Amino acid sequence: AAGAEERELTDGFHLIIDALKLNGVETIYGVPGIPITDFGRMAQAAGIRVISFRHEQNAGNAAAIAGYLTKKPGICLTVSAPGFLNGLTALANATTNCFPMILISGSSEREIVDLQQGDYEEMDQLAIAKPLCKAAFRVLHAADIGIAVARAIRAAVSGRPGGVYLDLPAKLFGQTMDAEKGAASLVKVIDAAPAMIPAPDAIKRALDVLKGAKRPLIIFGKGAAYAQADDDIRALVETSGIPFLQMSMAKGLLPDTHALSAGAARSTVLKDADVVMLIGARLNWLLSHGKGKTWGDAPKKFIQIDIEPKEMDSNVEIVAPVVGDIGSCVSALLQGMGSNWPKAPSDWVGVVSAKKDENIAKMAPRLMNNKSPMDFHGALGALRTIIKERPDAILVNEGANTLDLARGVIDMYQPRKRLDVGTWGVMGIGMGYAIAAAIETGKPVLAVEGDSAFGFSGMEVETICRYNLPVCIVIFNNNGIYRGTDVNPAGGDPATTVFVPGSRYDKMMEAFGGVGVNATNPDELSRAVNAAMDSGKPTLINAVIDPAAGTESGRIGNLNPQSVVKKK
Ligand SMILES: Cc1ncc(Cn2c(C)c(CCOP(=O)(O)OP(=O)(O)O)sc2=O)c(N)n1
Ligand SMILES: [Mg+2]
Repeated sequence: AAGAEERELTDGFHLIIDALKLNGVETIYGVPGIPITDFGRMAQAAGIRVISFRHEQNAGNAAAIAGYLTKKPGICLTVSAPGFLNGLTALANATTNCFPMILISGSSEREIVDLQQGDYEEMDQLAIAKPLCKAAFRVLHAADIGIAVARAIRAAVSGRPGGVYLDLPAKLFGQTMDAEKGAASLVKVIDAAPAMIPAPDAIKRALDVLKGAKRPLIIFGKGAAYAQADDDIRALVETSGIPFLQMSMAKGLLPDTHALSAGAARSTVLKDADVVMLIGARLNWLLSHGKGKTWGDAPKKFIQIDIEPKEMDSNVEIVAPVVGDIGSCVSALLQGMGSNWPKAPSDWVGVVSAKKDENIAKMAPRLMNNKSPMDFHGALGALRTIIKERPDAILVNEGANTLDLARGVIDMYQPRKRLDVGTWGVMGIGMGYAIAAAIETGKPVLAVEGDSAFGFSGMEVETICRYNLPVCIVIFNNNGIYRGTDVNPAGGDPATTVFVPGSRYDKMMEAFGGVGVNATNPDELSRAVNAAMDSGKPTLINAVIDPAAGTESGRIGNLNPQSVVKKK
């Protein structure tokens, strides 16, 4: 009616942006397209950094590792159906690895999907996402956006972190509502990841078991790195004097060179320890499920610290389960230990350190070889020195030999600096992780990639150049998967595991204005990496590796089924 003042309106676009900003979201990783192109533009205009990728899987991996590094959910934004599906691998991988991320996908309208009337990119995305992630929500009304974003954030970071799917049908974005009511509907999440305090009797039980140990061992998993309780974790090791193992992404929680690090004596400590305290490490395939020849015949007692009660007894009996967040559990253990806790028996510590020194000495000469073409150890020896000199660089690593050998050769000195294929051993994390590591930390990134592994996300070298990120990619080019020498006995096509001989990946980086280098020996490799680290320019180094140097599936060839049937 005349004179009625114009009520100010807001809409879905603005409410989603306001809800994300209200909850501290600073970056979105995604790929534009219907129905979220304008949303991405408006988020960028509102001051959120929107990083556009060439494939949603890489954007999702970036969001996942951003969550791991910051403890705030990484945000991945995709179009409906195919874009959503491309993001799902990263969402499932994040959930498997306990990285907090939210996959936000545009979707088609419920009424058309449910009648299967053939909408643009029609798919029941919510139903498909549910089994693959920790939680999944759909929003139909603008007034629900605030609570939906709050639920998604809390689900992603509380308890055991993981992937959350948020489904936004296209019509939601344009829905308008009264601006005041809209603002009132937004929720700023309070204490999204509440501390989970362990029960005092659980702490006492654990310490009683630990006190009786003759050959104790602590194993840190990436959950311990995620906790960001670094000082207490270091204090736990140094107060108890107990040797420790760090799973791949936990490396650097304490320096791999620490006197009590048992990394180079892994098989000895797993076999001979009598009490094993797991901290944010699951007894899954990476630890041979806590049984079998890896663990020797001597009876073992397991203490386990984990935020997920259901994790206990998953593989073997846990005599002292400690349920809670790792920070709270470790500080409670320290309090219980007091100041005169007896150090681990010196004979055991002596055995471990002697075995470690012996293994390190055995490996040393292999790291010095300067032959060309390089073998893995010669190339890794050069990179090992560079990480030692540049401990705050972030190392991204994937491949088979390139992964398994780098894990043992390249020592890490600081927490959360080694980002790799994690629990699933998934190839393709490389460029997404490298981009997010550079964006979230501003630190130089060294991505050490098998040539096959790089291929899964290699198109993102353009993304790296577009944002001018300090990423140095080293491709271990052995011409193939595991090695480059397989031959097809039937003749004709190349073998299934080889690539174009003599390929030059460095030319790809030059195509987009970055620096490309071809390195045929460790000195050239070393010089090129140092130049990249000093310049901060996007760089790709094609490290020529002897095609015969690798072994099938690196260190996990035993997982491959083999045919026993002789061919007729
Ligand atoms: C998504 C995906 N696809 C395929 C694999 C199988 N796979 C593949 C394809 C690897 C690549 C090994 O070749 P590379 O060139 O990256 O490394 P090396 O030649 O140095 O061993 S390692 C591995 O487990 C996987 N783990 N993940
Ligand atoms: Mg290879």
